[in-house]
Amino acid sequence: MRTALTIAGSDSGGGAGIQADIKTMITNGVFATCAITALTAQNTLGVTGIMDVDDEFLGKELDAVFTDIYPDAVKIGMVSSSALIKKIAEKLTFYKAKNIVVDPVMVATSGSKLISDDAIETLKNNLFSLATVLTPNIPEAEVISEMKITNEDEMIEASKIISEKYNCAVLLKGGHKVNDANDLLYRNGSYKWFYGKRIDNPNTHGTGCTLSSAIASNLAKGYDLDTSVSRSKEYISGALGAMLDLGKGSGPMNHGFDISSDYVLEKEN
Ligand SMILES: Nc1ncnc2c1ncn2[C@@H]1O[C@H](COP(=O)(O)OP(=O)(O)OP(=O)(O)O)[C@@H](O)[C@H]1O
Ligand SMILES: Cc1ncc(COP(=O)(O)O)c(N)n1
Repeated sequence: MRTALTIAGSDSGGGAGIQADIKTMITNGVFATCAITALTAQNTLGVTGIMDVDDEFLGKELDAVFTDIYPDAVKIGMVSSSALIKKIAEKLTFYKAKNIVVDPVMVATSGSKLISDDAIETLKNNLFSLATVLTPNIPEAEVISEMKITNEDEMIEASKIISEKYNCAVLLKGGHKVNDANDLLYRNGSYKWFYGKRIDNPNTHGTGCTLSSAIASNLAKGYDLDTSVSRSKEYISGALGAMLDLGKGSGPMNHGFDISSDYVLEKEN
């Protein structure tokens, strides 16, 4: 079985972060390991507390995973401090990690800030150049490219700036603002659109975490980047389309929408 590692924060509400990543990896057919960067006290309404692990401890988590169940792909999500980002960069380089998907998480759907300002600079300087693919949404891409994005042409321009500066592929997600559910993959000077049908579901907590983990899972299984993105778009459409409605705010998706239900049904009957 292929393996994937998520390096991210825990979401007590279960919809985003490590919890979304592990559910996504299981349902995309890979074995999931994790290195937790922070605990968040969080639900569908917001984040009420964040407790970072210290960088030495994160280093131990990464050593434990890499020296035993070596990951075929790595997904990086919420990392709120410079010290943690530097530790991740050091370990990924030391262990020659491959297929690295970096989701530059900055602000939760609920509006809570998940990264400090100085850490954004460290993310850019220390981590982005290790990425196989970066997966910013529009607000994140605006911060990284230092330009405003209001239409498709500007999505292309911003992705080009980011891709050339950090020498990696960029999947710029239109989901939030400009371009419906259509995402742009920019790599080596050329681009390709991945079209998705917008699903009218207000429960989008964890969509970014889920998409990046699905891409990591598919890369771990040996698919190329284009195929991994298109398979992941299908997966997220299925999870959103299952129309789960939990919690009082923007709720989680049903990551298990496609699990063969025989076992579950047997247990229920
Ligand atoms: N309503 C929707 N219908 C279909 N696809 C969607 C919808 N909303 C988002 N997506 C898709 O989900 C994926 C994640 O995009 P999104 O822009 O929501 O990420 P994000 O902002 O990083 O997420 P998060 O808020 O969890 O950090 C993208 O492929 C996007 O096109
Ligand atoms: C631990 C953690 N990681 C990432 C997100 C972003 O996800 P979203 O923007 O959907 O809230 C989050 N809310 N919590």
